[in-house]
Formats: sequence, structure tokens, C-alpha cells
Amino acid sequence: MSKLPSSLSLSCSNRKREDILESAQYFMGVALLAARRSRDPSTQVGACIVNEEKKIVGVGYNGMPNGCGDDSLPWRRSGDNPVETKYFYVCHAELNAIMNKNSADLKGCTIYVTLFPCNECSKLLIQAENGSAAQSLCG
Ligand SMILES: Nc1ccn([C@H]2C[C@H](O)[C@@H](COP(=O)(O)O)O2)c(=O)n1
Ligand SMILES: [Zn+2]
Repeated sequence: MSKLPSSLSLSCSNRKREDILESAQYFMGVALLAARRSRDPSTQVGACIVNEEKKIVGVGYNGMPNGCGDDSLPWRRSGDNPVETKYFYVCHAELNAIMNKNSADLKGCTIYVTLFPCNECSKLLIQAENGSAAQSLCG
């Protein structure tokens, strides 16, 4: 291999950068970025699923179901009837991350979520993983 011209070797360091994000910080950063896509006016949640090879296999954020207008469904937290609140409709970030996954199952995966998973999502994560509980890291 040819040597770099002396002008370049003077200006470029030969050392790799050491002050980089740890992988967990990076994956939680992806979850935090995903949360910024959420239309929920009060709480934005992001989730990032990572496999054993440290590859991202699914990302999601909380939002209304596909095809249901963000403008036509309620975003309020309370109402006389549950159907008048967002809770009746909204899909949680973890559910969306699972549905967006690009692998058959989530065996050995870790999910990075910006909020603690609810009981329903915990059940989904367990089933999607095929038996045992998926790890959760919460920010
Ligand atoms: N693990 C979680 C917990 C909550 N969410 C979503 C569901 C709602 O859109 C919002 C919570 O709204 P709040 O009661 O704080 O007004 O966060 C989720 O996606 N994942
Ligand atoms: Zn949930």
C-alpha cells in the first residue's frame, strides 16, 4: 500500500476516536429520536429492538393505528366514555416496534424503551420473543 503524502499525514491523526457513544446509549438515542415522531401531545414514547448481533431489528413510537386519521381520533386523556380518550385507540411504541420488526421472532433481543413497558406490551414482548421475557432498558 502506498504511503500518504507528507502533507496529509501532518494534518490527519492516525488514532481512532475514543469518545464515542456506548452501544446502549446509541440504541436509547434511536428510541428517543423515534419518540419525536409521536403525535401524542402529552407523552411521546420510542422503542428500539436490537438483536444479539447488536443490529436494530425494529423501531416504533406511540401513535394512532395505521389508516386512522391522526386528526379524527381524540388525543385527550379523559372523557365521560373511554372511546372519547386516546387510550382506546393509541398503539404503544413497543407494539409498533414489534410490528415493524424485520426478523421472524425476537429471540435474544433487547428492547430499549423511553418509558417503562405496560403490562399489555410486556405480554406482547414475551410472546414475540417466543417464550422467555425480553429484557427492557428504560430511560
Ligand atoms: N410503555 C409505554 C407507555 C405509554 N405509551 C403511550 C400511550 C400513550 O400514547 C402515552 C401515555 O399517555 P399519558 O397517559 O402519559 O398522557 O404513551 C407507550 O407507547 N408505551
Ligand atoms: Zn404498552
